[in-house]
Amino acid sequence: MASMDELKKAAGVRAADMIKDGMIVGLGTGSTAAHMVNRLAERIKTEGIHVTGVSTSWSTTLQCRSLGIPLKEMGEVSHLDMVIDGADEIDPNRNLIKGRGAAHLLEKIVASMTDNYVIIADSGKAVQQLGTKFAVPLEIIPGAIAVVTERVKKLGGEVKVRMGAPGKDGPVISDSGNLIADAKFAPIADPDKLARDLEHIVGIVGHGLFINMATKVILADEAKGLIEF
Ligand SMILES: O=C(CO)[C@H](O)[C@H](O)COP(=O)(O)O
Repeated sequence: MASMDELKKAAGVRAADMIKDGMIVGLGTGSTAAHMVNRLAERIKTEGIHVTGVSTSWSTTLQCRSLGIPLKEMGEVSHLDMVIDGADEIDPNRNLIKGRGAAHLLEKIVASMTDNYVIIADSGKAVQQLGTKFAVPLEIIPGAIAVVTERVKKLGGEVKVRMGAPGKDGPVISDSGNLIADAKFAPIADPDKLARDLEHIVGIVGHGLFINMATKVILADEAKGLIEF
């Protein structure tokens, strides 16, 4: 029986093998994206392809540096040939919840730069309705936490500041210096509307609903192998 990590690796390898010589590629964050980055490094070494990455987090940047993958700064580019990333929930329309790793704001900025946004995951991430298992991660300007908590409550969500990153006391702080919180809703009937409502709350600088962004999903399933849609 394949482990969860082996399934994540299968999806990551498949996506890395779609990258073509000469591309500039956005590189996501998380354990599945890390497999994709490892495979990309292997291809750069063994096939001699020239690929430049744009990282979505410090953790991916450090991985790329250790593997010798050339990087451009996010702020230097406005178009990417491809972006590959993981997700926490994926619905049948390829709408997503992202942000378990607190990187969703930078991931969304990078994802917005491409029309080739590939999501990789094990099949356990597939849901009929977003919000079934996961809360919606928020990135919040610290001084706005009280007002944001109150406004999100009016939308039906319960906000909890994310605590307890290993090796750090206190709240989780994003790579951009903001608070990370999770808003738990009942399964979300209209994710597009909720995304727009969250965007209207001053103080939320990013949320983990990715609506109409992914163009391909690659799921690795124990029984069915790789599923693409
Ligand atoms: O959104 C993310 C980080 O902010 C990750 O892509 C998402 O949490 C998936 O992670 P993993 O591949 O480790 O399950």
